Amino acid sequence: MRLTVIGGGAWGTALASVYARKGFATTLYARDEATAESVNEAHENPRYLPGIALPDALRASTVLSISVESADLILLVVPAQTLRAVACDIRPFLEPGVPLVLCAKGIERETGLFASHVVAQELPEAPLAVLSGPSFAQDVAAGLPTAVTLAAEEGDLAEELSRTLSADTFRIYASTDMLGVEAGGALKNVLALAAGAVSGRGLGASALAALVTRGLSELRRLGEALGARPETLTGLSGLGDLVLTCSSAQSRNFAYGQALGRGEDVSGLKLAEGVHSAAIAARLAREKDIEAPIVQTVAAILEGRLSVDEAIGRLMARPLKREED
Ligand SMILES: NC(=O)c1ccc[n+]([C@@H]2O[C@H](COP(=O)([O-])OP(=O)(O)OC[C@H]3O[C@@H](n4cnc5c(N)ncnc54)[C@H](O)[C@@H]3O)[C@@H](O)[C@H]2O)c1
Ligand SMILES: O=P(O)(O)OC[C@H](O)CO
Repeated sequence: MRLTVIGGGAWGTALASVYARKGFATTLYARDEATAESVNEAHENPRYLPGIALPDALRASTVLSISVESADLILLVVPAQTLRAVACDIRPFLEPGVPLVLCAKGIERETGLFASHVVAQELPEAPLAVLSGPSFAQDVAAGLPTAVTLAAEEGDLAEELSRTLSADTFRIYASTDMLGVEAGGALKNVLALAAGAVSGRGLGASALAALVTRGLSELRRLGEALGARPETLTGLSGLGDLVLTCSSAQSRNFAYGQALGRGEDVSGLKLAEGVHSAAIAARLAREKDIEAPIVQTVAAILEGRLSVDEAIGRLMARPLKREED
């Protein structure tokens, strides 16, 4: 198996190290020379995965054409807002029938589309799958046990890729609910910003538990309205990832929310996909007439329309209602 990972950041490097360890001929395509050189010579990626020793067998390249042409299977591991551009970049080099596994967790701002729809527009012939679930790059790269979901429209492709991409400490469950897997991954990031803000503002563990629980209600309502299956939203890529991301400052979204809650400067923080997905998630909820007060509140805070304290006051003052609504 010749596998190429496009994207030399934290998640791309972690996944590439899993497959180099599994014995696949793995190429990590990184845009910058410094990352590629560091992976090839020092077997580390200090910018994105500090302190993790990468397998000697992992090779990095800055040449997109060869990285794509030589692959039997490609993982696209770049931020959601750059996915369309990357899909266009690889188009001239992609061999027919080579599956693409999409690993970003977000919604394209301009179109409101999830990753699989964005890439299908640019590469309509390519077999597509999405990979998502509770998985910190540092944990996966360190070989800690992790379980995630891989979805493809065709059940056979989902099962085949899940078998191929599972490893000793990286267990993959197959699904055919691509949209459900993508919706969970994108929405949990927005909710993790709110959870981080609750933590950063010092509102206590009870408030955090309430926020995560009501956040799950929103994730389910909005996810189902978008076409996701309920069981997917309470699976690894929905509830599972919500729990992980809302409970640890290891999450960049949670950490970003904490900084907001503490009133700290957020410029210069690491990639927090929820920041880019919040406004579009809020818009999708309005368009679908779905009640999503936490998502709407996060969007308002990020746009500077609401302070964290005002947001808390408003959420607590909403009319009382039945829990199942
Ligand atoms: N880090 C994690 O633990 C984790 C886990 C699961 C999923 N994800 C998801 O994976 C995606 C990527 O996250 P990450 O942690 O690797 O982010 P990151 O910020 O660590 O790295 C992003 C990488 O993408 C590269 N990149 C950006 N635009 C590019 C382009 N046009 N062409 C080629 N490369 C480009 C950057 O150079 C960088 O190396 C996100 O959607 C994230 O939500 C991350
Ligand atoms: O660091 P975050 O917040 O992007 O979360 C990383 C993964 O999505 C967790 O599953």
